[in-house]
Amino acid sequence: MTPDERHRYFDQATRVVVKAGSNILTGENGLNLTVVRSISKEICQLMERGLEVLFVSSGAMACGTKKMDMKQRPAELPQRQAVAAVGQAGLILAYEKAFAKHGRQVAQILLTGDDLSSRKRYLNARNTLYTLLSWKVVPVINENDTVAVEEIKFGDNDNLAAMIALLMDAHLLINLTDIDGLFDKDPRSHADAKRVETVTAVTRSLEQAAGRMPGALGTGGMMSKIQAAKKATCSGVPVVIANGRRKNILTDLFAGKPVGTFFLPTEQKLCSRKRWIAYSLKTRGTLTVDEGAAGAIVHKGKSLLPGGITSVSGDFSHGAPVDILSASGEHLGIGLVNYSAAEIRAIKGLKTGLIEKTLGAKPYDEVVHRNNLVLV
Ligand SMILES: Nc1ncnc2c1ncn2[C@@H]1O[C@H](COP(=O)(O)OP(=O)(O)O)[C@@H](O)[C@H]1O
Ligand SMILES: N[C@@H](CCC(=O)OP(=O)(O)O)C(=O)O
Repeated sequence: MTPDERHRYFDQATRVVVKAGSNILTGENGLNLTVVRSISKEICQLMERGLEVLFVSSGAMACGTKKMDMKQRPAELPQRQAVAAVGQAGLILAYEKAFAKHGRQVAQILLTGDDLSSRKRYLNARNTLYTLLSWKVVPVINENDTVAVEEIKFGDNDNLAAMIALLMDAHLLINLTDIDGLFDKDPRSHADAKRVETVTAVTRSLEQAAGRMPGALGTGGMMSKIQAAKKATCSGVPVVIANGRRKNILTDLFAGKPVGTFFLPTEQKLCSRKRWIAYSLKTRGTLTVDEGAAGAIVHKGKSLLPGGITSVSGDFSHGAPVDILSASGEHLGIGLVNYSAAEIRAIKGLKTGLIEKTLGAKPYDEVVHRNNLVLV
């Protein structure tokens, strides 16, 4: 990609998601107000140029931990949630003040994964965000840590930011962290690690290069940023990972400076139904398939038939989202099943012609139809 091509993505973007991570937002005595103010100022400058900005900010837990005089995040869930509640108040207050200096209002949006997996709440969130953008109010978005338990969590704000980019049809996702971009190895353990300038496709080896271990205050490390970049780019949204501590970082990015790591969008985009299957739903179980079935679904664009399934885990009913794994445990994709877990246990390994004999009826040939299957 030439510098001009990269610059064009920034030039053409009119709606962007900016995400700021805990590491850059936290200072010795709680929130790092210098960073809060500089990012707020830069977002306002983008808005002056006519851009719509959705801002995903971490930092509630890190801010609450300091406020409660704790040395580190508490280990137990209720305490972690309570700490986030304390910190979120401080966080939004700091943004209110910082944005007010530039004549802008902010709105607090707290979401869980559940909110986007229910169609009704998904639309409500979208309508509210659209209204805020039309009012030129800055939505400051965070996971609703107070109620989010494992089953309904986005997991981390990198993934939340990607979901917001898809929900709002953003043109660009800018992920601001405490490092200059993605490095080809974890720079904490490899002194020779080099910054990657451009990523054309998020491959498995790239995923492996990214460390899972976050910085002192982050969640998910580079791994969750890459997963989030994959979600966004597969849906046509380019992503930049850049250093949010760098002065004028947003201005420099939009001016075309070659900072950070740029992830190009894929040419083939997932349609919105497949995005919803892949990213908004929590899977309820797994189907492990043999080599023949793996090849058929990955390389030949086929549906998953009972004959190729070797094992089933979980207890789910028909219509549920499940993970599909290869014999070696590799994650191949996510699909909506036509049969319940109990039914699939009864028909796994069988030829399609034996479904009716085994179950007494054969509503479908496929366990997962191609249209309801997303490869990852
Ligand atoms: N390959 C890599 N390239 C860049 N950073 C990496 C890599 N692997 C691990 N990291 C670490 O990931 C950290 C950023 O992740 P995280 O702490 O979750 O940040 P944030 O709070 O911004 O979400 C960096 O500080 C860096 O030490
Ligand atoms: N919702 C949490 C942030 C979780 C998170 O993903 O943090 P980070 O990896 O720093 O973006 C908080 O506000 O503390």
